[in-house]
Amino acid sequence: MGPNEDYDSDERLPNLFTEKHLDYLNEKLAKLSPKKILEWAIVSLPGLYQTTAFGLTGLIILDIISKISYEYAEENEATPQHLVPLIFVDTLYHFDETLDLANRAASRYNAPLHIYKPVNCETTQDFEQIYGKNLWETDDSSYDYLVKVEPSRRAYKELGVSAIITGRRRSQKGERENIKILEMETGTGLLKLNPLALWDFPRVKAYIRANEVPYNPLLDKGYRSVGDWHSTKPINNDTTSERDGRWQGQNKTECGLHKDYFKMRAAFVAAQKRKVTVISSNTP
Ligand SMILES: Nc1ncnc2c1ncn2[C@@H]1O[C@H](COP(=O)(O)OS(=O)(=O)O)[C@@H](OP(=O)(O)O)[C@H]1O
Repeated sequence: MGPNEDYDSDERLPNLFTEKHLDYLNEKLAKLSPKKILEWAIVSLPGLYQTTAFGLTGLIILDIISKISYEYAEENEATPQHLVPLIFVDTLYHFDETLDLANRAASRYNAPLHIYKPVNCETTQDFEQIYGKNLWETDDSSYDYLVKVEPSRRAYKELGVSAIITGRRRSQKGERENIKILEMETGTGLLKLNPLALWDFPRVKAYIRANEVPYNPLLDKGYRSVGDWHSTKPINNDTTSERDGRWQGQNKTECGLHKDYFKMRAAFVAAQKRKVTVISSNTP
């Protein structure tokens, strides 16, 4: 049985592009500015959303889309309307600064913001009542699935998402070193657009300054990449790689959002089965 069959049929999307089409498009897209890439995506990709944790890259994309939206409104003598809605997965373990930034940025750019949380949980307490404390230490793969992967897939399904914009860049290294501007997820057909894939950190910083884009105040306190508070540390060293402050001391560089969905889901299901087996074998 192939991975496709493991995916609910109503969650599967038709493949819009073949590998050859993707290669052709990527060759073209690599020659365009992020603004041109986004303009192309807005008119060409149905069901387009921006997924963001309000990192610097995502904020630049938000700023550019806002500019495109204003230009479009002006050309059409219409009321400006932000053209790409946002999806933010609230893991319930974000820093207060990140949650505050999410609301500030969405309201400054007048962008529709869809917030998704772990299923049946409003607060950290709700989550810990069901899954216990420090799940990221006892079973980090199930933690990633529950706080990031499942909520984002629920968002895609409920909102009718068929293409997402992400803030990943090659210069963030690790598994991102070879990402393409346009990718198609195997099995689900979900399109992932990485419009700033080719930008380096100095270029990102320069854009943020020049355009007065709001950003996470933690970045002025030595943090370079901000995720959940329990797995994010400041690095205070300009020469260190951008994402070194994430999951320090662990053999891990991604939260699961950009990993193989089927593997993540299969690992989660297997972990649940193991727990049930342990509980039932301990039952007298
Ligand atoms: N919580 C949440 N909600 C929605 N989207 C998210 C989330 N976390 C990561 N992302 C998407 O992944 C991009 C890279 O994020 P990170 O570098 O922080 O890495 S990681 O995904 O957390 O491993 C990130 O880029 P930015 O938009 O720059 O934040 C998003 O496109």
